[in-house]
Amino acid sequence: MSARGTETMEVNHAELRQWCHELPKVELHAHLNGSIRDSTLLELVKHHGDNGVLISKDVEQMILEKGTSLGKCFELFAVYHVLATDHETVKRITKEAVEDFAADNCIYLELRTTPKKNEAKGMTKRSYMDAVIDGLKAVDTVDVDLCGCELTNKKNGDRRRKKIFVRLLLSINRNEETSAATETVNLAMEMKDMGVVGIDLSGDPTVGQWDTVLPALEHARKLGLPVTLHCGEVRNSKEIQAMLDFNPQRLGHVCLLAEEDWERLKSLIIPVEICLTSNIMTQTIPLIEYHHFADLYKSKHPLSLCTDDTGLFSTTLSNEYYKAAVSFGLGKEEMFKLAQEAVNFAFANEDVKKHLAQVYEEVKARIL
Ligand SMILES: CNc1ncnc2c1ncn2[C@@H]1O[C@H](COP(=O)(O)O)[C@@H](O)[C@H]1O
Ligand SMILES: [Zn+2]
Repeated sequence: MSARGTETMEVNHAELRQWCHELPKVELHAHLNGSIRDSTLLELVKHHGDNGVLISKDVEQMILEKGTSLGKCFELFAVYHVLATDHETVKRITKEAVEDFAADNCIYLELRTTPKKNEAKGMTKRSYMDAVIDGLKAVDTVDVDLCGCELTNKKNGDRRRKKIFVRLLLSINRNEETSAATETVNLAMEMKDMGVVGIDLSGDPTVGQWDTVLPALEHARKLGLPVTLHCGEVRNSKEIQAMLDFNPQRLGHVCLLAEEDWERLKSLIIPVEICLTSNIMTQTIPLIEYHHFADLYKSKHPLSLCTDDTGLFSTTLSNEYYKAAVSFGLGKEEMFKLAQEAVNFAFANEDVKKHLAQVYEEVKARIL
C-alpha cells in the first residue's frame, strides 16, 4: 500500500473515532468500581501505601496487569474495594465516573454498584449508597438528572450545558448469602425515588450458587424491580439454563452458551448488554472476529454496546462503538440505530425514554 493510501486510512480512522465520540450514547452496563480512573487508583494506592495499609509495588504491578484474565480482574476488584470503600472515596469515584461518561457524550448512564458494609469505617449498605448520591450531587461539568429532577444547579442558568441522565442499579454479588442479597433488593426499593431503577447480579462467576441468590431475585420481581444478570462468563450450562428460566429483563455478556441455550436466548428475545473489550481482555472470547455480537446483530436480536469497566479495561463507550464498526463493518447509520435503540432497553421510565428519543431525532440530521 502506498504511503498516501496509509495516510488516507489513518485519517478515516481518526474521523470514525471522532464520529463515535460525537454520537450521543446510552450506557447500560457500567460498574462503578470498575470505572475508577487509573490516576485516581494510583493516588489511592499511594495514600494507603503511605499509611502502611498495602504494599504499593505489588498493587502497582497488579494495576499494570489489569484486565488480562477474568481471575486477575477479581483479584484487582478485591484491592479496589480496600482502596475505595470509604464514604469520601465512594463520593469521589462516583463524581469522576459520571463526569467521564458525560465527557464521552453519554446522555444516559445506568451505573451499577454493589452496596458494601464496612463496620470499621462506619459504613452500611445505605450509607454507601448515600455516598454515591453525594457523588452525583458533586458532579460539576454537566447537569445530572437523577430522579426526574436535576441535581446540579445550572451554572449561571446556562441552558446549553450538557445533561446526563443517571440511573442506578444495585448489584448483588454472587458470593452473598440470601439474606444479604435480599437486603440489597429492599434497599433498592427504599431508594426507588432516588434514581435506583433495578437489580444486577454480578461478581466472580466461578463462585456462588444460583439457588442462593434466586429468592432475592424473585423478591425483586415481586416488588416490580427489573433485573439484569451476568450470564455465561464461564461455561456453566445448568446455571445458564436457570437464568434463562428466570427470564430477566436483560442479560449481560452471554458469551459461553451451548447451542440450544443460544437458540433459547434468541427465542426469549432478552436484550443483551454486549461488552466487546471486556470479553476479549478477560479472554472469555479468544478473538473479536468470533464474538457473538455478529450473530446477534445479524439476527436483529435486541442488544446494546456497553463498557463493563472503563477503568479496568481502559476503554470508553465511544471506543466500543469504534471497535464494533471496524470489527463488524458497521456503517454510521447502523451505529446510530444501535445507540438509538439502546434507549428501549433502559430501565428508566417512559418520560426519560421519550426525552432520549427526542435527542436522537434532533441530532440525526447533523450527525448522519
Ligand atoms: C469483568 N466482568 C465482570 N463479571 C462479573 N462481575 C463484574 C465484572 N466486572 C465487574 N464486576 C462486578 O462489579 C464489581 C465492581 O464494581 P462495584 O464494586 O459493584 O462498584 C466487582 O467486584 C464485581 O462484583
Ligand atoms: Zn459486568
